[in-house]
Amino acid sequence: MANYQAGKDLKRPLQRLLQVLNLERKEIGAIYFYAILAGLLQLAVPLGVQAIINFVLAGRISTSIIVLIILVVISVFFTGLLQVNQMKIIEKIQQRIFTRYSFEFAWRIPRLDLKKIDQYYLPEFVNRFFDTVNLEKSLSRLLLDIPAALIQVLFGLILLSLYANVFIIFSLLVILILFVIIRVTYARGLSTSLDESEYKYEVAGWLEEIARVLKSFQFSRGSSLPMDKTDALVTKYLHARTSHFRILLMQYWTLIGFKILVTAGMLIVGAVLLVGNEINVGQFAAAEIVILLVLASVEKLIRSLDKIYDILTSVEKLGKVIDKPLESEGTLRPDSSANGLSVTVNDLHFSYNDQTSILQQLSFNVKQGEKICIKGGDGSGKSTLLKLLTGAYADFGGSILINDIPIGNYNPALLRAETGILFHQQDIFQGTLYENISLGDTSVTTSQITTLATQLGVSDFISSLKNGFDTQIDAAGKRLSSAVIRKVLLLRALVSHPKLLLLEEPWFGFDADCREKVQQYLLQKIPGTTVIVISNDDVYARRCNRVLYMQDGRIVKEEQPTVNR
Ligand SMILES: Nc1ncnc2c1ncn2[C@@H]1O[C@H](COP(=O)(O)OP(=O)(O)OP(=O)(O)O)[C@@H](O)[C@H]1O
Repeated sequence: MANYQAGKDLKRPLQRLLQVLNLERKEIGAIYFYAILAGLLQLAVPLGVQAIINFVLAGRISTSIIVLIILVVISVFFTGLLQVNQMKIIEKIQQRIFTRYSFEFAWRIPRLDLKKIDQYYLPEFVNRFFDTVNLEKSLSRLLLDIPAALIQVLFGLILLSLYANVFIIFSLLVILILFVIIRVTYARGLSTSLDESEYKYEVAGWLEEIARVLKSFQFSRGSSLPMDKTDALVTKYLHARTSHFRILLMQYWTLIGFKILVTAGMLIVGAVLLVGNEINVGQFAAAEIVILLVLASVEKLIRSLDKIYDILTSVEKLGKVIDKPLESEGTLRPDSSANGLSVTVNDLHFSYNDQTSILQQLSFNVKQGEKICIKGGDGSGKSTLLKLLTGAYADFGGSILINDIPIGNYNPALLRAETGILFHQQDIFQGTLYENISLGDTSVTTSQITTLATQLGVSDFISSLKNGFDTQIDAAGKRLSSAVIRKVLLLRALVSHPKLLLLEEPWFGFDADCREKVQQYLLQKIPGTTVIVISNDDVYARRCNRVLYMQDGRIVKEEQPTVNR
């Protein structure tokens, strides 16, 4: 479990926040400009009151008072108008934050370096996106309250200092106390806020996990595990939250003490100055109003600390996803003139976690248009090898060449556009059947898909769907049979006629007729395409150009069956 006590961890959220604010610097500048104007206008109230009192005391009740009252009221109106303008800017900033993070996530997730994110369950990890909403809300409070409060404190203190020198000491005291409160509580407040958020995501992640494996728990007849684990996680969350709340309480108590001290101090000072005739009654009343304004602003600043913790926590959580490294990208495009792509693997080594070696000393060569079958027992490394051929993992030893060029030199998007990939772990997503097959490639037509589906013997399921290609498929294909899901995945892999096919038992779960058609398609209908299939199906293996046998991450045997397709 993360513990954010370390100093360097606490600096990072601040840097992230500054980056976010930097993107909005123009708007924030405008907010401060409005806040300064509003701050000045707000001083019109105490100054107006002072003037009115002086007029009254001098027995000069005249039209000047009416003019003054009108001026004060107008200033209140303009202050409101400025605040509305601030709100408009903040709304724009909020919309931009949501949009920016949405696109940032959507752009980054498909490009993540698979090896670096191997230990995360991504759907849970992406929950951190919800922190955009926290960020928006807290930032708006912060941008509205903090500039207004800071400017009010500043102008208020300047005005007070003009009344009497003793108020200068008061001003410095206010600034010092504010600084001390923030300095003393910041680190602890932020670290407890980060801990609280971490446990919140753990609880959410666990609830999602219960929902994901709903059937397992439902069929286990009264397993107490969902409740027990929830209890443990919620307890941790509550502890973290209580620690954070303690910091907030401490800040509020300090504030209350501070307010009592200042109120008493100022009344006494004001009264002494009044009695000593150093200020008049009007000035005394105005000074007290300013003091109240300053106190209200100081209170706002202290209360905003909570929001600052929320913001810093949000940017840190969002940053956790955004920081994840992306795949390294080359620039080359695979040769589009050739029908198939050749694959050369030399002395390939690979491990997922730098401890256990999964693939070792692998060397083989696949010519353009060759049909290869990879056989081997459970855990022998077949899928890992295929994943490496897709370019999904970059840090391997040895070399992988596609058309005699190192795989890392290709642009992954362009390479994968020429590669048809089908793994057992792939999934279908919420969208139409057409979207699930074409993956957004609009050059893929429905008649192309239908022709291919007929060739593969899998067209029945398309015609059985009431809305055909427009049928909405649920997330993870919830209401579809596993065979239909695999048919969709197979069509997706083959429909753009890629030059290299990397397939994990593509007929898995199909009936004998379909299986035969798929095998015939791969072996006979696309002669130029290079096809590498993981399968322990002997019938298929015998019909391939070559069979590679894997064991413990090595190729232990290579066979060239007598071709009988
Ligand atoms: N993401 C991963 N992180 C760590 N180890 C992994 C990961 N994926 C696979 N392995 C390990 O790598 C080894 C090879 O797995 P791989 O899936 O490549 O074998 P396989 O021959 O395809 O097996 P199967 O036919 O059972 O899928 C196994 O020991 C497996 O536990």
